[in-house]
Parts: sequence; C-alpha cells; structure tokens
Amino acid sequence: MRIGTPKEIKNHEYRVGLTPAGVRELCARGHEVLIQSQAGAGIGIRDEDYQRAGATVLADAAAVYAAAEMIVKVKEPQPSEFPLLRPEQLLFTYLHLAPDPTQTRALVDSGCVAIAYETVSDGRGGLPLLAPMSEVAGRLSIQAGAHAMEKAQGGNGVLLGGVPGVPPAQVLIIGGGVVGYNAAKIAVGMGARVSIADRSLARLNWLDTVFDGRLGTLYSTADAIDQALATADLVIGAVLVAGAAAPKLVTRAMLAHMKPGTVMVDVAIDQGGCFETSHATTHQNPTFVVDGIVHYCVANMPGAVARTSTFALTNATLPYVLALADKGYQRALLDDAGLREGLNVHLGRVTYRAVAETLGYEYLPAMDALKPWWVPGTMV
Ligand SMILES: NC(=O)C1=CN([C@@H]2O[C@H](COP(=O)(O)OP(=O)(O)OC[C@H]3O[C@@H](n4cnc5c(N)ncnc54)[C@H](O)[C@@H]3O)[C@@H](O)[C@H]2O)C=CC1
Ligand SMILES: CC(=O)C(=O)O
Ligand SMILES: [Mg+2]
Repeated sequence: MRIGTPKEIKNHEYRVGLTPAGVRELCARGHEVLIQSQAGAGIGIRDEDYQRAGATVLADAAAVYAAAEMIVKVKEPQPSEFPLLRPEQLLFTYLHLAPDPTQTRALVDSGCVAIAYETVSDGRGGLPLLAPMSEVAGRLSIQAGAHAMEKAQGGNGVLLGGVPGVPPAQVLIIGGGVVGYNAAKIAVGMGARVSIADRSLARLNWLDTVFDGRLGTLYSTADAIDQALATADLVIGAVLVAGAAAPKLVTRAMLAHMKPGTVMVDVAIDQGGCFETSHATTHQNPTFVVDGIVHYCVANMPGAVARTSTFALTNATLPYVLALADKGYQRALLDDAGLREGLNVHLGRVTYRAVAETLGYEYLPAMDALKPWWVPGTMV
C-alpha cells in the first residue's frame, strides 16, 4: 500500500503521524511511504531521517494526498485539507467528530474512509489510541493550570504545592479516567490537595486504592461538583462518554460560587468541553476569562510537548497502521472488533452511532458498511 503522512497544520502542532521507525517497518513489509517535506522538523526529525528509513519525501501536502491510499496523521483534517481527500482514500487520525459538524460534513462528502484514533477500543473498555495522549494531556493539565494560576497570567496567585505554614492549592478533577488519573498523579506529587469526581464507583474504588488516602474521591453529581468548586483553585475537566459530545458538568451559574482567579482546564474540549463556558483555544492564545474565572481550553494539548507525544502516539498506532496496510482496511476491520469501532465515516455514510445521533445523520453500523467484504465464518 502507498501510505502518506503530511505535515500537521493545526496551530502550534508539531507532532507527526509516522516516525522513521514506523517508516522502516512499513517499507520492510513492501509498502511505499510518502512523507511531506519538513513533516518532522518541529521535533528534530529531518527529511534525511525519513529517507534513510525508506520514505520518499514530497514537497507539499497536495502531492502526499494525491498519491497515498492511506493518510496517517495526528489531528483532524483542517479546512484547507478537506478538498485533498478523495473517494475510498483511507484516513487514520484523531477526528473528534461529534462536536464538529463542519468536518463531519466534509468527510462524508469526500467519500473517504475515516477511522478515528479516539474511538478505537481494546475490547476491555480501554481506548488504546487515545490513552497515550490522555496520559500526556493529564500530566500537562496540572503544569498548564499551575502556570495559569500565576498572577501575571490572570490567576489567583496560589502556589500549587504551598510552602511550610501556608496551605497548598485545592485541585478538583472531574472525570477519573486516563486524563484524570494522570492529572491526579502530578498534582499529588506537587503537594496539592486533590479531589477527583467520577460517576463510576468502580473507578473511584480503584483510585482510592491506588492513591491510598492521598486524594479524596467524590461521586459525580451536580451538587457534589457545585460544592467542590467553591473551594477549588484549579479545576480539571476530564470526562468522556466515548465518541459523544462531552456533558456540560460546570454551568455558567456555578462560576458565581467560585473564587475569582480560579483556573479551569477543560481537557475534554476536543469533545466539545465539559464546562458550559468553554470554547476551544490554541497554544498561541490558550486562556480567556469568564466571570473572573480563567479558562484554558487547548484542543491539542499534547502538541505542546510534541516530541514526547509523537513517540507515545506512534508506539500505539503503529500496529494498527501495519494491519491496515498489510490487510487492507476491510480485512483489518473485519478481523479486529476494536479497530472496527474506530470506523466513523465510510464512503459517504456515518458509521459511529454517537456521531450520527449527535449530528443528525442516519447511522450505518460498521458491519453493514463492510458487508460486501464479509465472508461468513471468517470474522471475530
Ligand atoms: N485537549 C486535549 O489535547 C486532549 C483531550 N483529551 C480528552 O480528554 C477527555 C478524557 O479522556 P480520557 O481520560 O482518556 O477518557 P477515559 O474514558 O479514560 O475517562 C473518562 C472518565 O470520565 C468519567 N465520566 C463520564 N461521565 C462523567 C460524569 N458525568 N461525571 C464524572 N465523570 C464522568 C468516566 O467514568 C471515565 O472514568 C476526552 O474527551 C479526550 O478526548 C485527551 C487527550 C488530549
Ligand atoms: C487526543 C487529541 O485530540 C490530541 O492528542 O490532540
Ligand atoms: Mg476539531
């Protein structure tokens, strides 16, 4: 198969969808890899590194999209990339379609086959291609939040860990999954007082055991969140209902009960955000203030630490890229029910239920989309 990786063009996005190690694996299996010139430049991967691994370097994105049967990238295609997609072309990347009607329309109209990293599952309730970036974003959320708490950044001037004789910051984390756990790990490590809210009692149980008394757990209700907001210095929004728009758990009315200068980091912004007052921001202009509360809502947080993030992401995506390239997407999706959950758009139809329901498309189950390739008795 001919696999192409363009340079990312989202604001301050320096990650890249394939590393030279991935290129080498693909070429060793007889595939052809096309990389846009300078695709890895932001993280110190040179065109020569890709060439040495076996890739052909092409001058621009248009050349990569025109030649490749499968596009492997990081972020959702930006509007200038929409016209480059073509019927039956395979797109493997983060998409976050539920809160993004414009992109969904463009993918449907393009006739491409779009597999979203964030909805691929591992069959055990995990999201193996979201998890590595959630680890990064969770850890980074505390770093970004602590910075925003500084007076010069508009925050309330509280030091996360306090000092002897002065209490540390109160951190409230809403959602105790991968982002929430990693945020808690860093916040606890920096000496903050941490509470974590989730609606899964099993998850709260696990967090309580792992942190062994070093954080408090809250069952997530509007009441519990409202009360915890009143004393918080830093709030991390980290909930997810897979593939769906995030529930709005902090309303604008709740901001009135909070201390001025409190910082809210909405990591769930890529699914539309879990604070009513959130809107997506960029690394260039990451924060804004509503009713005295500082909001940080960057939708591609891992892009800030693009080198770590690229290797963490591609370690997880490579086995799937190899399967798609070796078998073709139809066989790869039929063989792996978890990868099949990644199929969001197929030849003009929406094949992920939460996206179809949120945006008003008719839902076509992935298995029905794959019927022409399905031989009974050969699938899992
Ligand atoms: N902004 C960025 O750059 C990035 C954003 N993310 C986003 O962060 C979000 C969280 O991702 P993960 O931690 O990997 O998901 P996850 O599935 O591991 O965890 C989500 C948690 O939210 C909980 N939850 C669901 N509804 C809730 C409610 N009403 N109240 C409290 N908890 C609730 C679930 O029980 C689960 O424990 C996702 O939207 C993901 O796309 C992830 C990486 C980077
Ligand atoms: C998960 C995601 O959207 C990101 O890493 O940018
Ligand atoms: Mg988007």
